Amino acid sequence: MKLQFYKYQGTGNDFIMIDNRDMLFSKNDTKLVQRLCDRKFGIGADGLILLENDDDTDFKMVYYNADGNQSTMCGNGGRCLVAFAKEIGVISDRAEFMAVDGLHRAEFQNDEVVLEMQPVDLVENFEGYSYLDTGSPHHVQLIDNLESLDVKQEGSRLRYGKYGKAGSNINFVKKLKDDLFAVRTYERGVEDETLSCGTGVTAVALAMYDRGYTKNSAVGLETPGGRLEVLFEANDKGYKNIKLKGKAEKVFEGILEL
Ligand SMILES: N[C@@H](CCC[C@H](N)C(=O)O)C(=O)O
Repeated sequence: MKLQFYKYQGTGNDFIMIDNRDMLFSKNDTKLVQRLCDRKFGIGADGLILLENDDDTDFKMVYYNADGNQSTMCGNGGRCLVAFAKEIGVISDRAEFMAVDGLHRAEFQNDEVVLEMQPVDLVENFEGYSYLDTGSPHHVQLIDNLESLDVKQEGSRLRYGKYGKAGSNINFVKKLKDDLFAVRTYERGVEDETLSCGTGVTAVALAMYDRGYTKNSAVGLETPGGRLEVLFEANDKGYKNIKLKGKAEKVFEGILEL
């Protein structure tokens, strides 16, 4: 069987995109997704995303982590999928799509994709860290030695020690300016540091605001893969109109013989 694939990246978080509107992809084949995402034996990616038909919106997003399992929302993946949908002619300048956490809207602004995230009602603040769900679960922790930190080692310790099997993504943060934070993320399902995480930086922006480390509702996030911006409205019920903004680019496309 021949499989047409596309490779995208959003601030270095990279994804294999497959147009599955014909529903021919073996969706329960964990080993196949693992192999495609493998950086030595496959195409190589942090995750794989299927674009499928949806009755009520422009398309449906089905997300897999590099470990081959379907998972919760991926913010950078969502932005890349919108760029992919435009590339293959499913949308033009804006999109409305269904993901595992519900409806998302997106639009292009110059060379960036702005993705609306689900509202967040609860930020749990503990001594030294916060925990919240921005479509995916996130631990957010300020740290002094961000540059030298072994994110894989410390992230996997917290991911398994504190949050058990289902786990959480782990974000380490350093304040750079009032409206700018540096972030490094350990992603569950990749089980390593990735160059950026969209739901992760969203969680960081909200947690930093919630804890009083910024008064801005437009926050810049510097990741190892580049700059993202998170915009939101805060009210007594939590956070709404949350937007994740950044570049999403096609890297290459090809055909695999399976
Ligand atoms: N890279 C993502 C997050 C993907 C999901 C995550 N690994 C999980 O399983 O929770 C993003 O950009 O949000």
